Amino acid sequence: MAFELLTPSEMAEADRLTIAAGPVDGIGLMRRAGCSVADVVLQRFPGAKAVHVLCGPGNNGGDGYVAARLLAESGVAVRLFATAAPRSGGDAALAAAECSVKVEPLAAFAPESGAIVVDALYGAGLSKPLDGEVVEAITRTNSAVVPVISVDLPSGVSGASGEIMGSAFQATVTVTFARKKPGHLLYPGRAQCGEVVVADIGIAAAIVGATSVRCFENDPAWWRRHFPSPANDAHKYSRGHVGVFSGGPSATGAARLSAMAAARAGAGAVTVLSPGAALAANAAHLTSIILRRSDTLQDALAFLGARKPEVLVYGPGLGSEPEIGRFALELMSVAEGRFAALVLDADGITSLSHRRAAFFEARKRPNAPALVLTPHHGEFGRLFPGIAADASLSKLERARAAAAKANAIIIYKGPDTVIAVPDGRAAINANGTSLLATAGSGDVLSGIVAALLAQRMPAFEAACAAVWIHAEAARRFGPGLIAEDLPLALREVVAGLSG
Ligand SMILES: NC(=O)C1=CN([C@@H]2O[C@H](COP(=O)(O)OP(=O)(O)OC[C@H]3O[C@@H](n4cnc5c(N)ncnc54)[C@H](OP(=O)(O)O)[C@@H]3O)[C@@H](O)[C@H]2O)[C@@H](O)CC1
Ligand SMILES: Nc1ncnc2c1ncn2[C@@H]1O[C@H](COP(=O)(O)OP(=O)(O)O)[C@@H](O)[C@H]1O
Ligand SMILES: [K+]
Repeated sequence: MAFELLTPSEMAEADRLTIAAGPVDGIGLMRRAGCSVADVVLQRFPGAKAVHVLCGPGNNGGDGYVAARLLAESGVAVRLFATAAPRSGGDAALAAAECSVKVEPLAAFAPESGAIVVDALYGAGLSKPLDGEVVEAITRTNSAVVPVISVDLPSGVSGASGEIMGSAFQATVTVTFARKKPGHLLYPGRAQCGEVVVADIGIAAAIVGATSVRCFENDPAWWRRHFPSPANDAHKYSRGHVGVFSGGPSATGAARLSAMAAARAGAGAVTVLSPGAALAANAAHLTSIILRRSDTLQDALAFLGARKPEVLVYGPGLGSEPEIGRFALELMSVAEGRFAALVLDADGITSLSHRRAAFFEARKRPNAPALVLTPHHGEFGRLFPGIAADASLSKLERARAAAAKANAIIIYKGPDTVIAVPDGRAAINANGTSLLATAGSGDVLSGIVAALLAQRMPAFEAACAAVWIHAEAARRFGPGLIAEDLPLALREVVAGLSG
């Protein structure tokens, strides 16, 4: 399986390159696309009483004409409703000319019980919000609860952003071509797609690779070979050492969640750096995790000098007092070169939102340590208010813009977590589960990513692996999950990836 996510313009590029390489032409690709839609209808709904095909004016409609013709030839009772005739001379006009099913106006369409709807109104070419009779047809269909097979995308869903433009079909199955599109994985579009079937229409992998694609669906297949396992001669520090800063006496749990997760994700040693006032609370709960007092920057520097951790986690449970942000900046400057990477999470991110200018300036320094930021939606808006407020940007584009601005790896969390790095590569996570919507689960994620970085997994791959593993552990544990369960649940997932 291939994991590139093609935007509509990258898909059009792949289409052009395929046609230029020959021997297949535009109508040939459209026939294959329409055929794959008809196949899905026949396989999934062999007993359907009738199929109603809704065709738009562009090539998405063209796929619909091909599917309508093939279904009619197979003996299915087909009715075809169109918004407008396709532009003459184009591939869709050819497909319409080959289809002898009578064309009725879209206004005459009413979903019938027992019938299947094929939605071929708009796909990659959706250019403005839907309105008028199209929205009425969508509303009638969605409220009738009939199965809907959407061609390429549920009409109304942007393939680039997952945004719903005006209104959108609630599909049962979406049949897309060559590769998924970002809009299949980004919410709210993802919720409209139903099952996504990717049909091979003969666009070669080399051609997909020749487009400008830089976005992937997060899957172990493309980061697994970097997944660390301890060398035979490993010792605890060579496996990777993670330091996690703890909050004060009433807020120590978040750091411990992160620390436990780092240990389960393979860090050979994990140290919790605790304010003196919280030592007793931390000591009461830690066994294999090392505990060290750290009240000041000098204490932290002494730890870095003596213990040489590869990665620090700063943020969970720290509170949002101004000194938290100042300390984060100092860690990045004074301690430059003394650790490989810093994971800033939760309060570590929020506290920097009052020092944005200094933070972004610090990130321009050539030797600035690698930085991973793990904001949820609210934290993202606090640190990157300009990017968050730009309504023209998708979540994918926001994460990329933030990665470039902060010179950092961004894990923009949520049901459709986006991972982005400054060089433009990005991934969208697909195995998320709402079981993770439980307090403290984000702290666990920061520990996993720190552990993988400490084991020298390349940064983009480490961030992607951490996000996937976190969600997979939650899925395997199942209902009843609380954040305390996650570190132990990591064991089975990590075991499945190792060796
Ligand atoms: N690329 C490939 O490899 C392959 C692509 N294939 C298929 O082609 C599809 C893309 O085709 P496409 O580019 O013709 O776009 P499509 O979605 O049919 O819409 C364009 C038309 O709709 C109109 N329109 C847009 N929004 C509107 C609105 N809100 N309200 C009203 N009108 C609106 C728009 O008008 P305009 O924006 O120009 O004013 C234009 O007339 C793709 O999804 C896949 O199914 C396959 O055949 C296999 C290979
Ligand atoms: N509905 C959801 N579906 C999938 N993942 C979710 C959902 N809600 C939350 N998550 C994930 O759970 C984690 C929550 O992190 P965060 O909001 O920082 O929580 P906390 O601060 O309580 O630790 C993130 O990894 C996020 O992606
Ligand atoms: K469609």
